Amino acid sequence: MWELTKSFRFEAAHALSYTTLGEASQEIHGHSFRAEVTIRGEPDPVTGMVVDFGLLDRGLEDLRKTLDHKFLNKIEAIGIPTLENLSRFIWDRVADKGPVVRVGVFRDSCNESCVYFGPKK
Ligand SMILES: Nc1nc2c(c(=O)[nH]1)N=C([C@H](O)[C@H](O)COP(=O)(O)OP(=O)(O)OP(=O)(O)O)CN2
Ligand SMILES: [Zn+2]
Repeated sequence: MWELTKSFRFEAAHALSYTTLGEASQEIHGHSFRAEVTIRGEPDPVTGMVVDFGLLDRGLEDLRKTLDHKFLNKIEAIGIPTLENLSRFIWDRVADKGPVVRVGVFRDSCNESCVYFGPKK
């Protein structure tokens, strides 16, 4: 079994109402995010690849553009812009790119991250 991981970075703003971290977190402010998408499978005997990184790159670039330099609260499908909801949003948009097993979202400036393993079965 193999796992492939591709990551991308984006800068985005949010405002978070329900945090206990105080006013600065509740007002609009920005972060640098990194997202990691992991796919698990066996390499195709012809191509030697689980999934071509080229295909993944193209899919993730569209998603990066959807998020980069955006106000996340305005993207309705995210819901409240927590790491939990962001990782689910990304999962929903990459699940058709291959057998995705996890999506991580990292906010390194705050030493925070969240990993989503997909919907409950
Ligand atoms: N379960 C969760 N709890 C919290 C989340 C979350 O996504 N899931 N997010 C937050 C805050 O957005 C997060 O902690 C960042 O805090 P913030 O004030 O936005 O930023 P910092 O000042 O800590 O970091 P800098 O990037 O250095 O400005 C809270 N809880
Ligand atoms: Zn924040």
